Amino acid sequence: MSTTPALIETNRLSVAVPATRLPFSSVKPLSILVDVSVAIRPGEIVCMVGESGSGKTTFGRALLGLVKPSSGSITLEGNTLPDFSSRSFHPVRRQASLLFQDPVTSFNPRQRIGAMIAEPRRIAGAGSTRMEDIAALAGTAGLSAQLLSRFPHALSGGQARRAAVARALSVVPKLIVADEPTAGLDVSVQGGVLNLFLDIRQQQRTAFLLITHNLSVARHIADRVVILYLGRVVESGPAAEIFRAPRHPYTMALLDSEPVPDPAKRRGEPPVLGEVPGIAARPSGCEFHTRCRFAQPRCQSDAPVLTDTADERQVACHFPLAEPQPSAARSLRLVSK
Ligand SMILES: Nc1ncnc2c1ncn2[C@@H]1O[C@H](COP(=O)(O)OP(=O)(O)OP(=O)(O)O)[C@@H](O)[C@H]1O
Repeated sequence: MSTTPALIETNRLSVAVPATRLPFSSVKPLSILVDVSVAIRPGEIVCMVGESGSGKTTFGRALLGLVKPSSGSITLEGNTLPDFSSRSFHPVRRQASLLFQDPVTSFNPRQRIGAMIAEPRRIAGAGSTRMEDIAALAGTAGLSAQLLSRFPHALSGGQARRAAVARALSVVPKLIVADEPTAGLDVSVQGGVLNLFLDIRQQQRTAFLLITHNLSVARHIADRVVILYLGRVVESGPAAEIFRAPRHPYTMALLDSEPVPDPAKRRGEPPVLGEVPGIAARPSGCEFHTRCRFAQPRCQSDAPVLTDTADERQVACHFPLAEPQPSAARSLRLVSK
């Protein structure tokens, strides 16, 4: 998989916003994303994972030009966008669809579901909008044709997600950016939505960038995982490897924060490492050192560089974890969001 050219990739993409000019506050721009390099190959499912505020949504929006990057570059099918003007993003928007965090708020309450699914296709001239073809499209997303005449308020949460997926598919995208696609759904419905993504990838070779704070989602579906902390990539690599043996202490802390269904299997009472510092108060050196149980004096002063490892991963840590199972390490845990 890794030798396939990327469908889309970012190279050191950064996003900064002006800081609020309150008395005593910094007037330097606030960095939301810093030098984020991510490649998504055709048909690949990449999960971007991090706590609330780590910059996941901003990355997804910057990739589609909905937030203007401040530096770096984006390359689509080998062509680097000349700049970050709205016009330069047209080719990206032709190839990619965005699934919003809360799909219902993006629906027009007065538009029937069938018309809503057909709309992007009609605007882009990307195929037939005849009712039987829209019904077939809805079927691909697991949505019954009977629901096409309904208005959005008459759909359940799971049906609304499927309608949003059908709309995203209506322009036959090569990439779907899905922001927290299972948030607010019952666990049984969540699995259905993720399996739907796997089916779509299988049938149409669609790639996915899945943005989530929920590691179980990544565990279920990801080919590769990118872990963000305060807008920087701290670890990325093949999902199976990352779940088997996290190398960055933050990745391990996230894994240890996953809910354990069987209380008997819970690993003792873990130490709490405190809240994420905000982007306005980035720690010096390694930005994770204030919460890291393995931090050494060097971590307070030297920022680690994201470095390739032998096992196709990248890790930004002066003292990456070797192999799993050191018992002290397994007790590392973060405050849940
Ligand atoms: N336009 C903006 N102006 C100022 N700060 C912003 C802006 N957009 C995002 N931020 C800040 O950037 C950080 C990253 O936000 P973002 O929504 O991308 O994170 P996230 O990881 O998706 O979080 P969540 O899971 O809560 O959605 C947050 O601290 C947020 O407050």
